[in-house]
Amino acid sequence: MEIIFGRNKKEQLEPLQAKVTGSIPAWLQGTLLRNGPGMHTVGDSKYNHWFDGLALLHSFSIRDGEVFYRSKYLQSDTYKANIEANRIVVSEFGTMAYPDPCKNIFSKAFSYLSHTIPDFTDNCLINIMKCGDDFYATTETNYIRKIDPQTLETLEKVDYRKYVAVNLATSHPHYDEAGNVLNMGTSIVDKGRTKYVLFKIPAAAPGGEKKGKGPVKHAEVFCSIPSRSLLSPSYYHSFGVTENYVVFLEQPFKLDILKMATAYVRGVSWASCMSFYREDKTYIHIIDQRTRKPVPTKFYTDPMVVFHHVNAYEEDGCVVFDVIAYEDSSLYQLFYLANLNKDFEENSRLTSVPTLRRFAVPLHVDKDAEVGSNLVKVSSTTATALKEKDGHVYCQPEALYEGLELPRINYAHNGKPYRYIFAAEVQWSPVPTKILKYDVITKSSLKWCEENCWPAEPLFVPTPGAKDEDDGVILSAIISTDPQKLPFLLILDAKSFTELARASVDADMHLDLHGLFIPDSDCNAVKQTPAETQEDENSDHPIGLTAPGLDHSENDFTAGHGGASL
Ligand SMILES: CC1=C(/C=C/C(C)=C/C=C/C(C)=C/C=O)C(C)(C)CCC1
Ligand SMILES: [Fe+2]
Repeated sequence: MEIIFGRNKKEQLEPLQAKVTGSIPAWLQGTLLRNGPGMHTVGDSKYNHWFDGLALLHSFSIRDGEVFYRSKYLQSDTYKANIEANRIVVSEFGTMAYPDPCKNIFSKAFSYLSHTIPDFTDNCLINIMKCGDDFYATTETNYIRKIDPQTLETLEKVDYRKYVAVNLATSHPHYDEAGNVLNMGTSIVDKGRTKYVLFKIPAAAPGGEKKGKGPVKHAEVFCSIPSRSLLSPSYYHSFGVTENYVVFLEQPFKLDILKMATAYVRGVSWASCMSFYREDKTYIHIIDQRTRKPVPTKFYTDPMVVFHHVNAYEEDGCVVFDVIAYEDSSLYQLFYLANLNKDFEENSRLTSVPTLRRFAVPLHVDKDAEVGSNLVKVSSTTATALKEKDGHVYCQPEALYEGLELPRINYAHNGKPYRYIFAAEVQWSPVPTKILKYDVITKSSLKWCEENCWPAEPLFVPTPGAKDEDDGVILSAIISTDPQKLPFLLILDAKSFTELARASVDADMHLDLHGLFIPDSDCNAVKQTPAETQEDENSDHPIGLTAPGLDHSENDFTAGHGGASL
């Protein structure tokens, strides 16, 4: 499996024409833009974890039935510092690195403030976010990197901390119909007030503003939720939204801030500062978007680990939400390259299968309802919510489907009742083998698979003017373990799940994580103006996290503005 996970991939800088077989629908015009790890060794040094790999952007431009492919490493400060040093000098999720003290921007943090957390990485390898007309490569730290979606060039580095009080932020934001972004992050250093922060980035800068600055600087805090524990906030990778509510799971998979503060001196990675507490509960926070406050009832469920929310909606007085849940955090364990590259079949067995679970959370808890009664009145699910003596509500999910990850939906149905989930099917190993279409109403599924083929996250693109939820195509980049077979972009008819076309490219394609499709009709986005190349002035300041008892004075966290909680 070295070929898939461990080997560094070669960039395809010049657009390469793909060989198309079948026929691409004439309406499908635009760019599929995706992100994922592509470089796992620098010089003689190796990353430990697949999520550490240096971000490799790639794109398929689809126009008039032709497809052009290109790929380019994100020119992050992390990438440049590593390449210059010819070794890994910036820490990532699973690899702690020790820079040469006087060579790069990241070293400053170490030189002066060795007891603090060093500046986090800007190796934005997980997803692509659209903000107004701008596109950003994203990860889970405080940095995002603006990119040119056509040339894949890397533009400015943006530090969320200048605008909202977050040290970590998800790479799975939500968008409303106007394109405004809603994201969530964690503030771990705000004078001991560890909190989760929901923030909005407007699609357009208010009052039409001069070019190049971008909407992120108009980000505003929408609501903050204090963490149950100041020293161990939950880790989360995504969240859910309905038309009026936000769903946030405070799960017992936690970051240990004290461990993080001492990780550098102990020579351990950030990943080792995360633990799953199997005896704890998962708290379900439902935030009312109108009051910007959490619904006061305490809702909880059994311990679980969720990376991906699928969708959420309101029905019969409940917030119904679907997630891909695990019994433990073994998924992150599996992606250590040592496990992936050697005795793959043996090492890659998940101890817990990713399962599609549906929860129903009652919005109004009747004071007179009997203790032990089920408050869920939604006929379409067997999920329950039991009222307890102390007024807390214990939610039990309905298990819908086993063995799926990287879920996508028709985003026009985000936050609303919906029917179809498109996902990668995974069984007892984290490796996707099939593409799945799951119907949450009939509970039936359709699948696509081919020998030796590893599909990426399937993305749904609607037919213009579509009426049915599944009227459109599925795009998935496929790589193969058969050296004779070229990687290809697969285009499926989303209704029947039959192949419409494939575009094969003679390039070194990587297994990616997430991305988006930019229709040519979004022409503003495609013809974006070159951005200012100037970086945020504060981009190399240390995060200022200190362990209690250590000196806070020099390195207190400061957010530019908008950091106030409600
Ligand atoms: C660098 C860094 C982090 C990176 C996390 C990453 C890179 C997670 C990737 C997750 C994926 C790809 C999940 C897929 O389901 C943390 C832990 C937030 C904390 C501090 C520094
Ligand atoms: Fe993800």
